[in-house]
Order: sequence, then C-alpha cells, then structure tokens
Amino acid sequence: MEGRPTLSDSLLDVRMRHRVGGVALDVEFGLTAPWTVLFGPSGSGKTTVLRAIAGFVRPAEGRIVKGGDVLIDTAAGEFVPAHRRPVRSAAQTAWLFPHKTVRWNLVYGNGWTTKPVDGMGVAEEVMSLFRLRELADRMPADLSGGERQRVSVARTVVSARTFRGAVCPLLLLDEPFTGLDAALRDELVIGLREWLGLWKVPVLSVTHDLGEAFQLGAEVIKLADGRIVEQGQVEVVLAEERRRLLERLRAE
Ligand SMILES: Nc1ncnc2c1ncn2[C@@H]1O[C@H](COP(=O)(O)OP(=O)(O)OP(=O)(O)O)[C@@H](O)[C@H]1O
Repeated sequence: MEGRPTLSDSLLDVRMRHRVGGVALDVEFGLTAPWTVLFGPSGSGKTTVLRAIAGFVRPAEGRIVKGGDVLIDTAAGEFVPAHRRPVRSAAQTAWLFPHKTVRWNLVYGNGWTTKPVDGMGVAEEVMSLFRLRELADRMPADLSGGERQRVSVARTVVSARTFRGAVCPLLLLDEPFTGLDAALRDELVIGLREWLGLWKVPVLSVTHDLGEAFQLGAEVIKLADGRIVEQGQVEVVLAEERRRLLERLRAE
C-alpha cells in the first residue's frame, strides 16, 4: 500500500510458535512504529513474546530479526544470547540491587556495556523524567512497590539510551506503568514518549489497560489466546473495547 511502511522498513520482525502453560502461541508481526503496544487479556502470552525477543525464552519454532540482524532462527540453528542482543527490557517484577541506592541502581546497574561515568548525566535526566530525584538516595527496601517499579523502568531506559552498539536498541517494557496513580502515569507517559522519541529509541510495551493504550496513542497489536487478532492504530484496533467501557461507565 502506498505511503505505508513495509516490512522491509520494520524495526523488528517476529515469527514464533511456542507452547507456554495452556497457551499455544503462534504469532507473526513486524514493528514499524516508534512505540507499539502489545495488548491482550491476562494469560494471552504477551510476556512470553517479550521474553522471546529479549532472548530469555527460546521459541520452539520461529525467526526474530531486528534491523536485519537475526536474533533467532530455529530452522538455521541460530540463537543470539540475551546479553548480546540490541534489546533492553524491564520485567513486570522490579529487580533492583537491594544494598544500593536508587541513584546507584540507575547509574551503575547497567551491566558491562556501559561505563559508569557515561550513564551519569543520562541517569540524572531520567530521574527527573521519572520524578525520582527526591528518592535518589533511598534504598530499594524503603520504596513502595510502585516506586520500585518506576526505578526498574527508569534504569532500563538509562540502559537503552547509553547502549554502546552500532544500532539503537529496542526497549521492551512489560506493564511499565502498573502501580502508578493516574496523574503520575499521565505525566510519565507524555514525558517518556517525547524523550524516547527525541533519542529515537523504539519501544514495544505490554499492557492490558485500555486507558494506557489510548494515552500512548501508539500502534497496537491485539493478542488473544496466543494469536494476533489485529494490528493497527489504537482507535481502530481497540474501538470495540472502548465502546464497551464507555457503555459500562454510563450504566454505573
Ligand atoms: N514458566 C511457565 N511455566 C508454565 N506456564 C507458564 C510459564 N510462564 C507463563 N506461563 C503461562 O503461560 C500463559 C501465558 O503467560 P504470559 O505471562 O505470557 O501471559 P501475559 O499475557 O503476559 O499475562 P499477564 O498479562 O497476566 O502478565 C499463562 O497462562 C501463564 O500462566
């Protein structure tokens, strides 16, 4: 179709089959937008798709290619381990260094690809973005669950921005705004989208929150029972969910 991005422009192409729990995943999609949301009910396989892209799950069958680099091709016996992929991911559960401050976690918690000094300025910027400055000297044990999650996502954002590779890494965020109050989430979504757009860091995030998907105004991939139902602009793909939600709110 004229004017539409083609698969060859895609940031990432994913084709995979994998059985996890009671779900038989069978998906094929390409990412072309700066921010794409994987949307679906709990247990539909969203996290497993993210983990396969990151290299933490080895699909039974499939091929994942990022910007021309093959990350896995089961038919060809190729598999790039997680630590060598141009991908940075924040899981649903926040894993922080428990004996180090928030600032330390952001600056130094980025693994061998980043020299600590390089991350310093970026970490300070990201702390402001995530409203973490006043928590910078706290230990993880002295944070709420929502705050810990915010630190974990912020650390991954720092890590993506300071990534030392020839290409920009893909940022994978699994329910990044869960546990935040609505006002803070609004602020963060707007600020983060703008900041990542500025640095051209593409994002694939997971949510089952309709409000979040609309707020991100992103391209949406709708997943159900391990299959892709539809991919496209949020207003089109989630129109029915939105209609049902509005109906329910009106009835209350
Ligand atoms: N390691 C595992 N062993 C067995 N079953 C698993 C494992 N990981 C996930 N599952 C199951 O596989 C299915 C898909 O899980 P997945 O975490 O990918 O779903 P999800 O869409 O991300 O769910 P949620 O929104 O609740 O996080 C679920 O039924 C889950 O219980």
